Amino acid sequence: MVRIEKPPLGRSKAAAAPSKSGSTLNMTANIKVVVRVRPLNEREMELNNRIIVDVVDDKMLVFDPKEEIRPFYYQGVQQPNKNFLKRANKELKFIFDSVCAQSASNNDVFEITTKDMLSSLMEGYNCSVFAYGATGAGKTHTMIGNTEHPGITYLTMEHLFDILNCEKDRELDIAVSYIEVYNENVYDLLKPSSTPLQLREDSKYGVMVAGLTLHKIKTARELLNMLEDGNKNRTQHPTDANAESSRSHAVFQVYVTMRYKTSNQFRIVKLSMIDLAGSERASATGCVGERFKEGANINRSLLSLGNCINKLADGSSYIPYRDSKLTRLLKDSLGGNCKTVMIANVAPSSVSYEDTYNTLKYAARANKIQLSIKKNIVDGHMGPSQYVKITQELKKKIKELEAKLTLSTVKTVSREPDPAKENAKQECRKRIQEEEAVHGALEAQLLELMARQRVLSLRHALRTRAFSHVADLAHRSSTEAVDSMCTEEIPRQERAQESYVKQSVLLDSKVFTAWTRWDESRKKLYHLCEQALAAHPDLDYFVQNVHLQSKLRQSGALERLKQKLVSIQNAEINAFTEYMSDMPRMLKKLYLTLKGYDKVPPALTAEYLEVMKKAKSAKGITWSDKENDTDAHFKFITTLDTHKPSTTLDLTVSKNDANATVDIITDGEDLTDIENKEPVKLSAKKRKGTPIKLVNNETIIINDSFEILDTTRNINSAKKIKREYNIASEIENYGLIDPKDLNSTFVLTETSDIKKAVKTEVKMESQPVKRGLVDRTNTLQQRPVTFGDKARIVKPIVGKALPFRRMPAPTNPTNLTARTFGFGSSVPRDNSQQKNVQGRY
Ligand SMILES: Nc1ncnc2c1ncn2[C@@H]1O[C@H](COP(=O)(O)OP(=O)(O)OP(=O)(O)O)[C@@H](O)[C@H]1O
Repeated sequence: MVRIEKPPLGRSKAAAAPSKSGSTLNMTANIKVVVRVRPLNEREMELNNRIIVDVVDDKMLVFDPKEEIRPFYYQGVQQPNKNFLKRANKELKFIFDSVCAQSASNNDVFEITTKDMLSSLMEGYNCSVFAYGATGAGKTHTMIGNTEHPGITYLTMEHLFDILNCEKDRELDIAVSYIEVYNENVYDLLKPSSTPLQLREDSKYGVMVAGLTLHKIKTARELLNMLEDGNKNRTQHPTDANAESSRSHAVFQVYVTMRYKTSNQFRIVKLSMIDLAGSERASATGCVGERFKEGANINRSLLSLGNCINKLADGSSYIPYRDSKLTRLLKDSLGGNCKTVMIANVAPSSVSYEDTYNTLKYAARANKIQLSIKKNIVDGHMGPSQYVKITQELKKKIKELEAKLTLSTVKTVSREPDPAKENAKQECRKRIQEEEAVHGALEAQLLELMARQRVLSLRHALRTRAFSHVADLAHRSSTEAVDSMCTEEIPRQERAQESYVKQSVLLDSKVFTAWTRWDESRKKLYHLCEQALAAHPDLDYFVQNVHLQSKLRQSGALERLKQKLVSIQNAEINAFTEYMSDMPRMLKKLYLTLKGYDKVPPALTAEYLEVMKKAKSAKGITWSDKENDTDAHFKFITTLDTHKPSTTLDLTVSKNDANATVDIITDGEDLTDIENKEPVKLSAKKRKGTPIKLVNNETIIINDSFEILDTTRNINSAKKIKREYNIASEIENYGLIDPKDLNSTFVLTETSDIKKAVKTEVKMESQPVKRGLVDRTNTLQQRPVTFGDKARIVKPIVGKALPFRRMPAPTNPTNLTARTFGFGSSVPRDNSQQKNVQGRY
């Protein structure tokens, strides 16, 4: 028996732990994961529970397989099987390095786990095998077994002794230790003591157990007795799941010292065989009190083992070995210099459903671990004769290497490059580089021009959109606004449009010229590269690099362009958001002013409420310009396609349209009433709200409280009006008018016959014609602004909250138009329509 207190000296020192020095070989290997399914025990058989593990073959198993459902007959008819209470089967397929079915013996498990491992051990690798699983899953049976069925610890050692007996070149020493980790304390099972042993970490020898005794053994039988003795000292307590439940982790370690007879080198390898405590759930074992505390400690250490496994599987650089005694002990049995086999023991009965599932998941995770392992070779002290022998061998080796070197020098000389060819290659390189420089400059110029083209196009699109918006607002608001629109904004917009066209044409021609020159130089460069590759295939990297430079330039330019476009659009969005936030407030004031005069037609109320509802719900609004997603033009401006130069000019403004104008159709129907009616006298009753003094000294109260508005009444009145007019179906026949728009604004579209009639009617009235305003229809957004369409301004009256004198009722049916329709509708401008509608009214 050898007792190790400190790192021992000389051979025995090395025997305490494998050395990290002198490593000659590194290799990576997975943790080998073997799943063993134990047979049903008597209790499980009595319960006749479902089998939840189906071993498909020696590598695959299915957890919670689909059950065969027996047909159920009622009065001779097979009934549909609908067991709603039954949980669906997981039917999870797991593939491991090996799967041992219920029928597998300990010997079978040994054959596929540690037997092969021993040859690695004898080659100088640390090895370890550990059994993991819930309590009663068969870990101890697998690792220790019994006299009838010895476990793999015994079988491995037996085989190891067989190997040792066949050894001729090496002297081998075997020493073993057997320890348990119970409640986060380490105890020597072969030298029982109530005082726990301390773990020490040594930079040279790794983790060591201070005060641990090592026992030299010569035969496997000695070992069996030792294991038996040790197991008697192991902490065991009966639990619900296992009458002899091991409540500690048992670590059996074998140190093999191999001394080479010829070289005096020696290796120390360690084989660890670990029977872990059960990974049970407390509820499954029915543990309380002290047992519960044990269980908690077991689970804690297994949890930290799981964490280490997970981190190793993830390739993490920090592995939390220090979290528990168990992981500290197993440090070099998991991620360190070690070959590892994990045996995951599972029970097949549905009673252990959760535990089996958890063990399989744990095992699957462990399968991913990559270990970097190395042989442990330590140089020992050599005698003079050995030195002489080695020196001779080394001299021989040096001579061989010198000979090889001479040979390779000769070959190198003979392979010396042909200077003429080298010069030609250099020349090729030079010409390509020169052409590349020219091409690069042309490309940069082209990309710059294209980017300017895109920016110009975007700015113009935004300007046009803003203008159409302003125009729309102007003719909704006041005569003055429309006048100012016609005298200032439209000419300005026309000038901007002209300037845009000029700039675009200029840029387009510049782009085209630049592109032609760029394309020529591209072809030239391409040709040069092809020639160079044909003559010097080894220039392929150089040529690839040339092509990459161009790609890099293009993506850089595109990136800069996108940033520019985004910044322009952001500025636009900010301005628009600010403007939009003022609108509902203003609209509310306007509406309430009208309401104060009792001049709000129900249709307007309904529309107002609808708008305010939208404004209210638009708190978290994101101002997305959906059109841009689908707008081909927008897609075009956000790309730089050097293969095909294109124009940014909006070709929808065709030559034919040059003199066309756009209709401007203003509101006026219900509001004409407002204009003509006498103001309604305000009731004496004091109303809540903000008083506003009118020009004629009248005071109206603006009820600022949105909620106080009687929405039901207003909406109902709006509905009533719709019903009364009941023109929807009539108008629908034209395929142009959306009935829901009838009480709101305009429904004309470009292709409308009605519109043509409107134009006719416009001319009849010989109203002033302005150029440049947009068609104010509900489809305003979808229609591009075109200039030059014939426009008609009908005097706008919205925005005048002052009471006007009532005008005599018009006699001409044409002039009745304004009264006939709800607020904002321009439909009745068609004479024929008017008659129809008026008849109903
Ligand atoms: N493959 C098997 N063949 C026959 N019996 C088995 C097998 N595996 C386990 N058993 C029996 O099942 C019972 C529980 O097994 P074992 O003690 O090995 O479980 P364990 O996982 O070590 O439990 P614990 O963690 O509580 O110690 C024992 O009686 C054992 O003999």
